[in-house]
Amino acid sequence: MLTVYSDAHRLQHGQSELIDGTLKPCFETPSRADMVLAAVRERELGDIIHPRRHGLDPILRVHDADYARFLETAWQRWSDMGRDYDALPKMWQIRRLREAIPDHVEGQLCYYSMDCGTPITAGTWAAATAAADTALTGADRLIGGERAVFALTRPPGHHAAFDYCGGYCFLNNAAIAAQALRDRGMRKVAVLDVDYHHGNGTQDIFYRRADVLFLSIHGDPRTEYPFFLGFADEKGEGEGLGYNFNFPLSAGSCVSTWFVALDCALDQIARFGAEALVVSLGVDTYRGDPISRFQLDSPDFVTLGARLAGLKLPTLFCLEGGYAVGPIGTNVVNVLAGFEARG
Ligand SMILES: NCCCNCCCCCS
Ligand SMILES: [Zn+2]
Repeated sequence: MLTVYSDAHRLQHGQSELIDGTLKPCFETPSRADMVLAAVRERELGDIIHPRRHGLDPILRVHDADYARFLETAWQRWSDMGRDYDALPKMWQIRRLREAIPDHVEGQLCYYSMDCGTPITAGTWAAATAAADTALTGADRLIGGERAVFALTRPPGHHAAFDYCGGYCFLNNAAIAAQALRDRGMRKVAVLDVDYHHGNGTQDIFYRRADVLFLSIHGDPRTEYPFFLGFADEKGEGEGLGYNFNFPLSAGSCVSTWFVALDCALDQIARFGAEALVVSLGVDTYRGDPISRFQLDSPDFVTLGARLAGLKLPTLFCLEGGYAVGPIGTNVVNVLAGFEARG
């Protein structure tokens, strides 16, 4: 399987995130991508190519232009205030506060952020656009006839919505790629999010559309991040009604429960008649993940890959979460190798 990878991911290296009430070192680190790349090489998964630049247009097919401009300019404006440390919001535009976009960068940071775990740094825009190019290059190769491609995307993307960042995500790589597949002639595309956390961003982007089916298996938002989206009764709106499927599972759910949800999701994708599949591949479903609470063990990721191959669709994998850095390479490549072995 072909891998698309850019060293530019290293430009996103936040120092700290506010988690469980204290500032802690970021869980989303460059070493995550290093470990995955090493495993891709070690397991001889296939060729590794660098992304082609695609510019802003494909990004603006799913993201708000003002939001993109904020991401592009935030660091310069923040450092012009004499601040050399990560940019994190200090409040939110919460219920009954005015939904006006502030002029000042500090206010915009609050307006465009979902949480305070997603630091904007000097290299954030460069890293995030390189990740989008990585996913887009994967989509290009799928259109060119590749059966499956792995986009080693970092920073991740599935929590980034039309006009806000969060969950370590700035640009929604999987959504950008799904839209590119649609723009290149694929009539129906499915996005399956197997990360531990609900793909609120991807759901937000496609919620009112019937041409992109979104499905997510995740920790129940009643207790798990992102708390305010990912419930089973969210089925889409308008033309998109019936094209959004959430499978929230209680924290601590056993592996067999997880695979039952996966089989339900795969059945919906087959019914939908998808011509291509984009997988938001988070492996924070791993039993040893430091911020998540499912029970998958490394061999289960091989099973996951094989199940996905059973759909017999052109498939683009986009890396999302996974914070147990030691085993992340094994777990990610297990999915990809399991997919390939199914043939
Ligand atoms: N106590 C858990 C806090 C979670 N903070 C954000 C998690 C983002 C996951 C991205 S895949
Ligand atoms: Zn996650």
